[in-house]
Amino acid sequence: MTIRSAIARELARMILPADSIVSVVDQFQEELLSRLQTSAISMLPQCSVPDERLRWNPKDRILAIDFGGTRLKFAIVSLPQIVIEYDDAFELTYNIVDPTFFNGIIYKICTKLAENGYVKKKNETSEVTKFFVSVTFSFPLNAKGEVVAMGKGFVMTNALQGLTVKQLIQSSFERIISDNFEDFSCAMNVCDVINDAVAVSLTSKFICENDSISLIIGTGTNACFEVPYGYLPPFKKDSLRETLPSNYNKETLNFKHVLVNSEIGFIGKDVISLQPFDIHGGISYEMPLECVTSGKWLPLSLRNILLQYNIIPKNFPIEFNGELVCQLAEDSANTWFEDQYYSLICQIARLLIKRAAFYVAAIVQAIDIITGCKNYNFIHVGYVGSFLQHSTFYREQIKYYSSIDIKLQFLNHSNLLGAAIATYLNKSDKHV
Ligand SMILES: Nc1ncnc2c1ncn2[C@@H]1O[C@H](COP(=O)(O)OP(=O)(O)OP(=O)(O)O)[C@@H](O)[C@H]1O
Repeated sequence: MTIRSAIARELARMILPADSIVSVVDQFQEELLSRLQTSAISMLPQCSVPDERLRWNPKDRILAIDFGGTRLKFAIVSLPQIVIEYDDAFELTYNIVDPTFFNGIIYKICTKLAENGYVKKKNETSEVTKFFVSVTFSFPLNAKGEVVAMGKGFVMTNALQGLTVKQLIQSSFERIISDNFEDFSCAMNVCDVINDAVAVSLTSKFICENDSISLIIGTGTNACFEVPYGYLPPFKKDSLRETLPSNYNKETLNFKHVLVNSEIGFIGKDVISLQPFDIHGGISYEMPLECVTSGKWLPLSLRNILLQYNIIPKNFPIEFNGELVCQLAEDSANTWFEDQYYSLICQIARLLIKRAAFYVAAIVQAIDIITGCKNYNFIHVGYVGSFLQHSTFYREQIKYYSSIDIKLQFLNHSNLLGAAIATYLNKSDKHV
């Protein structure tokens, strides 16, 4: 046996899960149910899912805004066809988050809409163009919709205190339109502000039609799905009810499903056995499933392994990211590594992805059981995230490890579409 094949064997033993998938699905299912009942930081209900779509006026236009990082995207979306009529994006250069920050964004959006003829001058039309505005805001908000923290290079100011993102954006529109667009005839009504996990979930539900689970595997790992309202413990029922508008008929909740943002990254503390090379600080113990599945951490585990076996030098200049791992797993051309080790490195990358796929397949099957989805032959999973999207091997392995057919569907533009769908569903829901 060569040294390389000995290393490969040793790593296969350490990396590939010893438990059967059936047993891991069982353990994940128990953990999900227990988190649903007890955790105050995960498995939180996001909103109820309306099931009636009666009141939608086809003339209504939705302006969707995706505020998730330094590139702000916006689009005009027509529903129910889910067509993006117009979209654009710009970089956010100002990083102090105060009302001026929102005014700057809204000014740019209004300018683009006017330049492209989506809002008309008063002397050109007697009709006011009405927009329902819907926002995906990928920063933590509290139950009232106020910003709790920013991160990603943004600095929050005290000027935001006590104001919801909805109020901030609504008042920016009013101010910018009256100060800069007084010749134009338009009205902006800010309706929904949702987070990215909910946006993906609503897109998944709307596009996939069948019961579906939404999965995010990019930088991080997360999932969102529906459970019957009755499954929630009293404290989660109460917090959900507080977020609903006062005119919402709360009695109907008993017959509804609610979206649960599961934060599945936290799952697996007693199930996933992390190896020394998986430890990238305390976060690895807190988020074992994320640590072994996401595009951020998995490449760092590969790097640690290669360092541990002296396959690369300490000062190896190449960044270990999702793209590199996916190329290695697909065995594409070698640019960076010594030829004698290249096939071993590709093998290790595949082992790490196999482990990731095993746990993703297990969590999806566990979620499928607790949601009580009705399709016994397949599980429909709408997903986003570059790491999963760019790895055919990862997607194939997820299917390989599942005893039910997992249909993976990539949901392009889901942050914009999900925001638009939230408003469409709420506006057409009888109760809101
Ligand atoms: N071509 C690629 N192939 C494989 N993985 C990729 C590729 N491009 C990016 N990634 C990985 O995908 C992850 C980024 O995922 P994604 O593009 O979905 O962003 P995100 O999770 O929305 O991130 P952010 O937190 O910045 O919004 C990174 O871990 C990166 O290493």
